[in-house]
Amino acid sequence: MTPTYELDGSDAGGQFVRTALALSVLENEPIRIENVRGNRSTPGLRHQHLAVAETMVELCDADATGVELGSETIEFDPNLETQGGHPRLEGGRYAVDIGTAGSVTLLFDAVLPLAAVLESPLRLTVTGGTDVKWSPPLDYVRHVKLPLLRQFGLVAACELERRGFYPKGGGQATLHLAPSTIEPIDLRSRGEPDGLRLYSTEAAALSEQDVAFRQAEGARERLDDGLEVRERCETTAESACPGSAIVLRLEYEAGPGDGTGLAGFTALGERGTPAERVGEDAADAANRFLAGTAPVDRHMADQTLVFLALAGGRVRVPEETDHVATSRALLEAVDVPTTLERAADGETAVVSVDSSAALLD
Ligand SMILES: Nc1ncnc2c1ncn2[C@@H]1O[C@H](COP(=O)(O)OP(=O)(O)OP(=O)(O)O)[C@@H](O)[C@H]1O
Repeated sequence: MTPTYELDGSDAGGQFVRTALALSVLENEPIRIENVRGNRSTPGLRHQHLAVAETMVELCDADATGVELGSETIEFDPNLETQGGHPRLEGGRYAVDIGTAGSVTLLFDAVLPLAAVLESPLRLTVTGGTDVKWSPPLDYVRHVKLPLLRQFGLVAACELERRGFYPKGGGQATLHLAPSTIEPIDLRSRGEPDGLRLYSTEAAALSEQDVAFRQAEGARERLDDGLEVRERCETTAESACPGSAIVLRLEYEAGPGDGTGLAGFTALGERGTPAERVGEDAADAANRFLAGTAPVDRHMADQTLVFLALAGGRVRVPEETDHVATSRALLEAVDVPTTLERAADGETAVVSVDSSAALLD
C-alpha cells in the first residue's frame, strides 16, 4: 500500500495510535505510523494498543502490516466501500479480549468517532480493565463523556457487565454505537455550577472496609461549599481482584449558545491509600475546575478534538496538555488544521477547527 499519510509517533503515546487509526477510517485513507509510542519507556504496541489496532482491522476488514506486540511501525489501509464519496462502515457484533488489565474504555474511545461513518448499529464487547490508571474510568464514559457528546449527535451507550481492576483485569463492558450525524461543537463558556453526581465503587473484596462509602464521604466533605450533591451512588462489584474507583460528574448551566455543561473528576483506589483520600483527590480536581473558566475537564479536552475534526467547532480547554498538543499535531498531519487561541487568563485556550476543513464537510 502507498500511505496517504506518513505519521511519526516519536513524541507521543498510545492516544496518537488510537486517534490516527480512527482518522484513517474516517478519511478512508491508508496510513503508516512510525515510532509507535516513541516517547514511552516501552515503545511499540502494548496489549491495549494492539487490541485497538486488531479491532480496527477486523471492523474494516482492513489491510494492515505490523499489527503485533512490540511493533513500532504499522501500516493500515481501511479500504472501505464508499457511497456518494463517503466511506461506509458496516456495523455488527464484535467481541475483543485485551488479555490483560489494558483499558476497555480506551478501546471504546478509538471506536466512538466511527459512528460518523457507520451504516448499521455496532455492538462491541470488550474484556480487560474497566477502571485502570491513565484511562477514563467506566463511569466517566457512561456519565460524562457519552452524555456530553450526545448533545453533538453521537448516539452511543455503554453497558457494564463486570468491573475489571489492575492487575487482573477480567472486566467486561459493551459499547452500543449507532449511525450518528455529528454536529459542530461549541463549548466555549460555562454557566453556574448546577449540582454534582457521585459514583463510588468498591470490589466486593473491599466491602467490609466500606470503601465505596468512605470514598464518597471523603469527596463530599472536601467539595466546595454550596455544591449540591444530587445523586450519590455507591456500588459493590464482583471482580477478579480488589480495586475501587470514584467518579464525580459536575453539572453546570450552559453558556449562551453552548451545549449543556458536564465535567468529570476521577480517582482510583490504591493499596496503602486511605479510601477517604481517594474521594478527596477527585473532589480536589473538581474544586480546581470550579476555580477556572473552561467548560470541559482536562481529559475531555483532548478527547473532544477528534469530534472537532469531524464536524468543526470550538472548545475552550482548561490548559494545553501534552495530549492536546499531540492531538493537534496529528490533526495537522492529516490535513485538518486547528487553531489555538490563548485566553487573557494565560491558562485556558480555545481550540477550533474551521468547518470547511472538517472531515464531514
Ligand atoms: N482520569 C481520567 N479520566 C478521563 N480520561 C482520562 C483519565 N486519565 C487518562 N484519560 C484519557 O486517557 C487517554 C490516555 O492516553 P495515553 O496516550 O496517555 O495512554 P495509553 O494509550 O495508555 O498510552 P501510553 O501507554 O503510551 O501512555 C487520554 O485521552 C486521556 O485524556
